[in-house]
Amino acid sequence: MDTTPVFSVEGLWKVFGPKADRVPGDPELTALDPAELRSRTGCTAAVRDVSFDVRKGEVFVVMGLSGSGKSTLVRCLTRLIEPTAGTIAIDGEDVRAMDRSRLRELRRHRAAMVFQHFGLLPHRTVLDNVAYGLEIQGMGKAERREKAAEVIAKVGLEGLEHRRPGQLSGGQQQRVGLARALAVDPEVLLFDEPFSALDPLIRREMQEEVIRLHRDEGRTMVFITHDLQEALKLGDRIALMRDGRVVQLGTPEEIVGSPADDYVRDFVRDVPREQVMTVRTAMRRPSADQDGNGPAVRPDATVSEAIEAVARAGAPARVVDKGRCVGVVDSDTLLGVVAGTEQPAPPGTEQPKEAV
Ligand SMILES: Nc1ncnc2c1ncn2[C@@H]1O[C@H](COP(=O)(O)OP(=O)(O)OP(=O)(O)O)[C@@H](O)[C@H]1O
Repeated sequence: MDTTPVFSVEGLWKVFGPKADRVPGDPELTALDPAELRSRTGCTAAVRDVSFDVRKGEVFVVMGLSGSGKSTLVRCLTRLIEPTAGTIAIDGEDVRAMDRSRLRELRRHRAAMVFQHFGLLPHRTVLDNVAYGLEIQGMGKAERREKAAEVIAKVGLEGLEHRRPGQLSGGQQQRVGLARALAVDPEVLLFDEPFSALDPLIRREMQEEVIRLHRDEGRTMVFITHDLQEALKLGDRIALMRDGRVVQLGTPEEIVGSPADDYVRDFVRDVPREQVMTVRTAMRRPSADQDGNGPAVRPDATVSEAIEAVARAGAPARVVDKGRCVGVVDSDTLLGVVAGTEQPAPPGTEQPKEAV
């Protein structure tokens, strides 16, 4: 995967409240926990000294409980909320130095947001809602309608072009919101808990839609959610937030397999490990006589898939990467992962995630 960052964030703070600016630079105040800071200064530090990169083509998930700072953090990326301190760059360009017109261009063309409450215009048809972003970009009517129709087909709304939002289900309205953001062909799509108001079946359908869009187009996405299952399903990497800080940033497998602290461990306790962990972290080195024996699995196969292969064959599985046997997994190792007694490979021994 290309590792050029789209967004690069360093030492970002957002403090709400009186004289918020003094907080990030004052070691005495930054050492306080959120409740103490509030009682001493009347300020809330919604984002505290956060640094990360969003890589080109990845789905970067910001996850955390309500109030942990997810929305504030993502709104700071395009300065819908003004950061208090720190740096933000998009493709190397300083976002905090942008003037109004540059910012408008950033939000309209480069980083489009899909909101939880759709934000659709009630008196406009689906087609005109989707074309709206193109209209404010100054695109002519015929051209924008053509482009909108194309995107409507892409998100599965064909035939509904002339309805108004009130005549659509929640899931369909969310697809219109998604289509409207996609129509401007942004470099990054920012999703603010887009599916949390949808019922579980529709929600799953929308998650599949995002996965499909990402697979087909490779567009960079930043996705906010408070739902761990959703984060694990969609994220290439997940930033887990608590009280304004990122407590762990890693792949779903790293977060589930090597929690950074007790908070994260508790957070992921009920996750079925065999559905997240891959055989790459569970495998052992093959011995000389093992090449050629047993069923073959890919390094990125889940432990659950490997269990099935091993059970069917009644023999350890070979982990095969580009035609070469790079490891073996047997039932003991696989059970160890399920039980949580098998330690994942230490950092640095992992191989890069394959493109799928
Ligand atoms: N305009 C504001 N003024 C003061 N405090 C604010 C403001 N906006 C957010 N906060 C506080 O900042 C903290 C982080 O809020 P934020 O909305 O970013 O969290 P969140 O993780 O997105 O929560 P949720 O999942 O409930 O949307 C909370 O304590 C919140 O009360």
